[in-house]
Amino acid sequence: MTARIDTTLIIGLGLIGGSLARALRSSGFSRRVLGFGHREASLARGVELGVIDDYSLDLEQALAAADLVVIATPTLVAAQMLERVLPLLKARDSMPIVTDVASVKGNLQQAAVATWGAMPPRLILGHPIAGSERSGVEASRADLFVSHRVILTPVPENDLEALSLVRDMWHRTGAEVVDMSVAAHDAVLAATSHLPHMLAYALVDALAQSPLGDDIFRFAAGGFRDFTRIASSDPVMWRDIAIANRSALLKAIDQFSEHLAQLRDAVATEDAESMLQTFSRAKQARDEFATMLQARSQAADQHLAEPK
Ligand SMILES: NC(=O)C1=CN([C@@H]2O[C@H](COP(=O)(O)OP(=O)(O)OC[C@H]3O[C@@H](n4cnc5c(N)ncnc54)[C@H](O)[C@@H]3O)[C@@H](O)[C@H]2O)C=CC1
Ligand SMILES: O=C(O)C(=O)Cc1ccc(O)cc1
Repeated sequence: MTARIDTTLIIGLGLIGGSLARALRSSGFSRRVLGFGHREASLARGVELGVIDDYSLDLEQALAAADLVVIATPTLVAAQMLERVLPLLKARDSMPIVTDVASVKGNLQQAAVATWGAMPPRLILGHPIAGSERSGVEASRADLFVSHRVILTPVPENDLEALSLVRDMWHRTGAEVVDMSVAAHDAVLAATSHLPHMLAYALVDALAQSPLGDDIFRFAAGGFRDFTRIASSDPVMWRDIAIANRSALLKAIDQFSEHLAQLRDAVATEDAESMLQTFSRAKQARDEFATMLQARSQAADQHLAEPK
């Protein structure tokens, strides 16, 4: 298959950048994939593992070779990266397409507009809703995005050719692409991803610090394991997300706290009817979600079984 693009540069070769690099190489979307980062050891490991073709520790040199740039660093670093990268690209005759994978979009849009004066036409912000509690290039996988959603947040200023290329890139990883506004993205992700991570971290931290700490972990059942898996996620990544999505996350925490307070009241007053209503509503919603997950997993198996 002929490559859709010649050289892709991945800035930040960790779980997501490494997984995208693998998928772009194995699907033949990009003829060459380069890495740029601040830790030479993980870039060299990326070459050794066959994740990237080569790497550079010089940002200007790396950008000069790139037709497509993907920023895959932690969220706050991604904003700083845009502030460094955009002025270097503005000086070029033909600007490469730039995209990202960060979990929050509002701070990146703000950084881009502040640096460029408006949204740069060839900057397409994006976010794959796929990953895990693991991090680093060693954890990267070519099939990480198969049958998962990727949200793009295009704006009217965006160049349609750039948007179409970023859409194609994600399709070639096996993902399903949906468009959303930046504000809707940050509100939805605050509720469905950022809030659950805050709850998991808070619960594990509270229990670990309680006098019963050791016993609690010794006798914890599967439910505790399922609920708290994401508390093993990278603390730096989640600190960045909490800061970058502060206002939407605060709203989600406040709404949830109100709900929890109502449940507390029901427990305190032995309001059996109210508890039953809450638990039944939640069970129905979770069962429907499980059916959706099952359909997605079947679609992923089918995609992986298809000849490439
Ligand atoms: N882990 C997950 O499940 C998901 C993460 N994301 C987002 O993707 C981005 C990357 O996350 P992961 O791949 O999980 O993290 P990671 O920790 O595995 O990778 C981050 C990479 O960025 C590099 N990096 C950090 N600071 C840098 C700097 N100043 N200059 C250059 N490189 C730097 C690190 O060396 C590392 O290679 C984050 O913005 C995260 O919010 C999005 C979807 C899922
Ligand atoms: O580990 C999990 O279940 C996740 O929730 C992964 C994840 C982390 C951050 C994102 O922005 C998107 C997905």
